[in-house]
Amino acid sequence: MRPQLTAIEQQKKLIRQQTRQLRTQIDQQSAAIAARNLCINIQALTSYQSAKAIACFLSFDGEINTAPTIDALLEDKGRCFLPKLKPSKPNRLWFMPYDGQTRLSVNRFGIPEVDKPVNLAIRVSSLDILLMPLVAFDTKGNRLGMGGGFYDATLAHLLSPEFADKRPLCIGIAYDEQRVSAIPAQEWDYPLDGVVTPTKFYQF
Ligand SMILES: Nc1nc2c(c(=O)[nH]1)N(C=O)[C@@H](CNc1ccc(C(=O)N[C@@H](CCC(=O)O)C(=O)O)cc1)CN2
Ligand SMILES: Nc1ncnc2c1ncn2[C@@H]1O[C@H](COP(=O)(O)OP(=O)(O)OP(=O)(O)O)[C@@H](O)[C@H]1O
Repeated sequence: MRPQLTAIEQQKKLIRQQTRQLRTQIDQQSAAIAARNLCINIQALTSYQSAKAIACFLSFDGEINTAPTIDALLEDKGRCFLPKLKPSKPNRLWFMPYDGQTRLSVNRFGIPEVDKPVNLAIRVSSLDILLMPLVAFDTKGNRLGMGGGFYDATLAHLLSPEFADKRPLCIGIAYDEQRVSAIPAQEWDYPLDGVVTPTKFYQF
């Protein structure tokens, strides 16, 4: 039997379907321009200048292309960190160092990830900036992801007061078209500090 979805889960599912569909309709030329402008806007963040450890992700499923941003990170900071699925815990991520040469292999979702021992992973509390994928965002700092709960589960412990001064700046990155009027928040949803798009920096 299929599990019953709550009203919030149904709303999330609908927004997810609509925005995933929307972002696949962006033509190649606009997408390339958007990806370059996104990178410029990330480099313009005040926090970017002083940040040493920045995590990003490799795009899939019509996400805005992070390749120019990752190139900039390698140029400016020498490396970045990329998510890797934790095999033992179903919805947790490791953040692995990547220097442009690091060997990658494809995970169960078809997303390339760093093919290295996970003892090289950085703690999320040691990241200065976490650039997060998202399917949709609203201007209150709510983020809707792919539905796996990976980022929420990986960041959950940072909500406890002992991590108050150790939280990375969590910045969603997206096309402008991924902004929606409101995303219903659930208690485990980790709030965004901001969203960078090709045209704007939303600060929450
Ligand atoms: N580029 C990128 N990397 C990322 C994420 C992301 O959102 N973007 N993630 C952020 O969390 C994690 C992967 N999360 C994912 C969650 C669901 C699906 C997915 O395709 N789900 C299928 C149905 C389920 C299945 O096939 O098992 C689908 O929705 O069609 C893919 C990745 C880690 N890496
Ligand atoms: N802290 C957590 N610990 C364990 N499970 C969690 C945690 N946070 C969220 N989850 C689970 O993850 C599932 C998906 O959550 P949600 O729909 O908010 O994911 P999402 O933010 O869209 O996905 P993602 O972060 O992977 O992009 C929920 O069913 C929830 O039970």
